[in-house]
Amino acid sequence: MDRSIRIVLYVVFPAMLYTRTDAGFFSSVARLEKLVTAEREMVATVKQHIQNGGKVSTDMQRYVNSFENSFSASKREHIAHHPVRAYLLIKRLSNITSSEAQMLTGKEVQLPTAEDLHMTALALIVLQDVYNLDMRRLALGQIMMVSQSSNGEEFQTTEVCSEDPSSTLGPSDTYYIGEVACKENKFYQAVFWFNLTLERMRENEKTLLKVSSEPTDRRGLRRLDVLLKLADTVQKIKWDQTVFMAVSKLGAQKTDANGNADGLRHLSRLLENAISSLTKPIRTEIPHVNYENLCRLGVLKNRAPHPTLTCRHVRSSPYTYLSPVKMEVLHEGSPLVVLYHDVITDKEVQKIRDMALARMERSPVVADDGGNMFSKTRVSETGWLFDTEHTVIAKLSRRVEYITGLDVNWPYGEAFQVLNYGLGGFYEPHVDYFRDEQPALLTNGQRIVTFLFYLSDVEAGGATVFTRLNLTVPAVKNSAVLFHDLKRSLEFEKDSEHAGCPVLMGSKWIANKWIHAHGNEFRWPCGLAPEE
Ligand SMILES: O=C(O)CCC(=O)C(=O)O
Ligand SMILES: [Fe+2]
Repeated sequence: MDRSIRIVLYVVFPAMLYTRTDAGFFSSVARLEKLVTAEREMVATVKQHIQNGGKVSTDMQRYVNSFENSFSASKREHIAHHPVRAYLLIKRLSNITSSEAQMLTGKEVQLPTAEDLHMTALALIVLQDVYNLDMRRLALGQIMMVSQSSNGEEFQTTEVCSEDPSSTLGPSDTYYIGEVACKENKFYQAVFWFNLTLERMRENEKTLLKVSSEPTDRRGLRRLDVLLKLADTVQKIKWDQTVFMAVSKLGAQKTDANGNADGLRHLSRLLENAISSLTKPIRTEIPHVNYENLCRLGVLKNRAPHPTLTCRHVRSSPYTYLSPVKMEVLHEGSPLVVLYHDVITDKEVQKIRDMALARMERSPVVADDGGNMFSKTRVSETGWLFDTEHTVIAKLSRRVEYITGLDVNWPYGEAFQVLNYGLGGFYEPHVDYFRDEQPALLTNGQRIVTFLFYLSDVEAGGATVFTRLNLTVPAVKNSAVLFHDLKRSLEFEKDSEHAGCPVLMGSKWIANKWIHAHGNEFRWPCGLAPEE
């Protein structure tokens, strides 16, 4: 290769990789909120264009109609905060081309991609699964959590969001979601989404063999295809010879529009039996099943006070003496976990969110070699804010310093890591300290303390849970949780394992401040025993 071309490639290629942020509409609700506004403006412009006698493609016409039919004006505000409405928004917009939208509006229009649609469908799968949502209700736009009562027998239902007839999932949606579940190797969940598809098809047939309720549905789904897909997925979980025979027989008649009616009925019955005997697989990639139970508690919000609950005012410095901070001890001892109330103002929150929003990128996780990578175990976007950028940020760092008594100046404290989660966004159980495999990150010593501010309430879900301590901390705006990542001996505080639960409804904002061991040797002295 020519030397100059090689040099250009060396320079341009890493730059292309470096600027890749992997941010999409799916990874931040704040980004989705902007899309809702952009959509409203775009539809208004296109309608004006049509009224003025202008021409649009049939896709665009269909899109504008589906927008009109989809939402009553009052509901539009909350599109980005509701998983089904957000899915429908992304689906609607992914059916039109950005070049036409751009031509009609005269503006650069960034539209959702196939990845956005895939990830929003995945969010629905995860939310249904983690929160045990009633699937039929979910397909009708209602969010209803089913939980087992303490005696383990009765079922209780908790309505999180009432039915919304304008936000229903049709058979083509539930089928697509099932396909996404298969691609993500979530075969157990896929079975139930395909089964729901068959139910939705039967309902549609009953209502009248009708004008489709889904203007954008052009997939022409056949019952036979859905049944075969369902059978294939069931077989992936548990092989069944009779299902195999029935499928082979039907497969031979696949070209016949409706297949053989008797064969279809026979296969349906076999599948019903097979499905009723399936048991939910234990997720091996999640270390503690406890995570999901604790997340559900976060939605119920009827959290009984902790048996050892103590509250006091922090007066650790002249600042906190003059302006005491309300502190609730959530876990005494090892590791210490405390909650501070009203520790940041609405005005500060707004400033921090605005500053972070302008620079947000998809949040990475730390790979085993210490590098950054994107993972489906963390769906959010991040913006880092330094003390030198604004007095609000510097003031907040000082507050953390006064409350903790630790030096949080860079590099002993990291910049604020501000996060906005995507719909259904979460951070699976993890620890914040660097593990033995990540020595590259230890240049400024280990992280010893995490100070996490809640910059928003969350309508449902999104609690922080401590999986080994059985502790659920719901996200409450203006509060903050502090926990120790390391013991004073600098041993790992393994029980600090925690997670950010999936956001069921709403937009979750947090800001993390991590405080390091270097620079704090005298303020965080060793104890007398390793377990201290
Ligand atoms: O979102 C949360 O509640 C937890 C976030 C977290 O653990 C982290 O960012 O390290
Ligand atoms: Fe964390």
